Amino acid sequence: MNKIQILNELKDHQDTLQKVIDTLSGDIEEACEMITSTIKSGNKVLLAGNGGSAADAQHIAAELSGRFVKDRKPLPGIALTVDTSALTSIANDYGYEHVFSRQVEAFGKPGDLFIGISTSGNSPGILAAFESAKKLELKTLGLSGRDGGKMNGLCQLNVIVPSNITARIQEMHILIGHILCTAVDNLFE
Ligand SMILES: O=C(CO)[C@@H](O)[C@H](O)[C@H](O)[C@H](O)COP(=O)(O)O
Ligand SMILES: [Zn+2]
Repeated sequence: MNKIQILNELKDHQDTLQKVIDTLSGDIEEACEMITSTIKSGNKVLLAGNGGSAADAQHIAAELSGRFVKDRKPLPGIALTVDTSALTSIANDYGYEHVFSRQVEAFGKPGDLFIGISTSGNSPGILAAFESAKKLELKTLGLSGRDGGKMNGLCQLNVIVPSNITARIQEMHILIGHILCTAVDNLFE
């Protein structure tokens, strides 16, 4: 990796961020409203994703139950990616596609928010989880990329990062995740 290649990566990130600034602020505002209304009504936030997006789901959940910036009360954010016994038994007995949907059905209550993170918008486990969340009257927020994939038809709001590069999309997802956490922090003194 030479310096030119490194600068190209950094520039690509910068260009993607500029596109997000130009096109996504309205959607991000709407996403902030979805998470703050969930917390205000005493409901919880469930999150899921695969690979790097699983890490994003856990990262955002931890900002809620632990803390983000403010020293405020712990908040109910749960990543559905962390219980290896649940993940392996559901995958083993029902198929990997069900690992998140079955947990949504186990834990989700009407008024909760399910956040599904998928750069392609097409990961079957995330699509199935959106279907379950919708059936159980959870609010549904997608973080995706490319053309938004099949998530377009399955969630109330699909925030589509305008890029076809998985890494760039993930970098914008965690930035958007941190904006959601700022919105939540702003609810408190
Ligand atoms: O982190 C990365 C790539 O940056 C990978 O682990 C990536 O998340 C995995 O390939 C995922 O399975 C991709 O799934 P998705 O984003 O299309 O839902
Ligand atoms: Zn990655």
